[in-house]
Amino acid sequence: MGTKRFVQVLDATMRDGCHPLLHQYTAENLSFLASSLDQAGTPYLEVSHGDGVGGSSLHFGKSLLLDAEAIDTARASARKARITALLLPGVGRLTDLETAKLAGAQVVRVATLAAEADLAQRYMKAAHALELEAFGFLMLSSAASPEQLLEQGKKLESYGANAVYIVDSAGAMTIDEVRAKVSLLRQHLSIRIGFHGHNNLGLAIGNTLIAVEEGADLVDGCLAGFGAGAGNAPTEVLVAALHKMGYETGIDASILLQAADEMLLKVMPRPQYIEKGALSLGIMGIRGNSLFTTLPLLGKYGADVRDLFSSLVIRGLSASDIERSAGGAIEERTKNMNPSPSSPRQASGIPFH
Ligand SMILES: C[C@H](O)CC(=O)C(=O)O
Repeated sequence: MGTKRFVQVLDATMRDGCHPLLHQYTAENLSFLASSLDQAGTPYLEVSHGDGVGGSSLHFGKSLLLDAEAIDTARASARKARITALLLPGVGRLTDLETAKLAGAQVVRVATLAAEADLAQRYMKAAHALELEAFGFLMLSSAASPEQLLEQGKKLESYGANAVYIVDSAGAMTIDEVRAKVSLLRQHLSIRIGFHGHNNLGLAIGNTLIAVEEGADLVDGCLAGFGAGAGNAPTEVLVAALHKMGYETGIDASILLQAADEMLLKVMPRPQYIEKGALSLGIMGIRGNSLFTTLPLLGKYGADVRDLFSSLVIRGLSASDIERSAGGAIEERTKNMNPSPSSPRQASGIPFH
């Protein structure tokens, strides 16, 4: 048998895992998570508010710690892992990027909706000036065709991104879709390809393995699968499955398993599973951030999340309209920063449904 192919895993427990915990990690939680993940050999650890640096607000949920405190705590507990921050242009600002760097971040993932890579350009430039490794992160990639994603990936490559991630924010992508999207990007781009999968349809691990088969070499997970919507691919299971399939990660899965068990005891109030709200988001292709913030308010009025979504879809509203009405005002916030008169999404004609 030839040399094993190497795949790098980014663990996002301290960022995406913030969503079900309503962004309430303590410094003690973060020290425990960062030291366990680092000891296991995880190369990248993402730390920030669930909606990225600068996300702590009434709108997205106030976090207990400042992003800088969280990043500094994780950095102090990790010997080798590279600390990564997520930034959504308009939610996070350039000053948030500088603060993250000062606190110890070495990598930034600039997250835009899949058709709006243009918004990443100035943040990529700033990241390079700060000597940060910079990855593009195309959220709601389920709503774009392979060709549209390639167009956006080429833009990110031209901005100097070191990698482009296909991000299944809604956990809505099927196995064939992942295969087609990753393979097209792999054929035409020189930069690294990443994959971030949510588990709303129970496909996070399977889709990640297909992405790797098609050439992705940067893949995401969260301990015990915590994350927005139905959660992410569980890092400990992903690593074990990658090893069983003959890939090398440099990670000790047994340390991750121990950490996931302890996390359930010490940090998270309950295990995450695919309940009806999360499944509805996956079926309809709607991002899961609002599942823990705005949507629970519906219950107060006796409304069922599936009824709400289907009635909005029947009325012809797109996923981004629904997200906006459910609490994702990112586009509103970024509008003033975009020099072009029409939004890149309108220009690209990508339907978000
Ligand atoms: C802000 C979101 O939580 C980013 C993400 O992880 C996704 O879109 O998926």
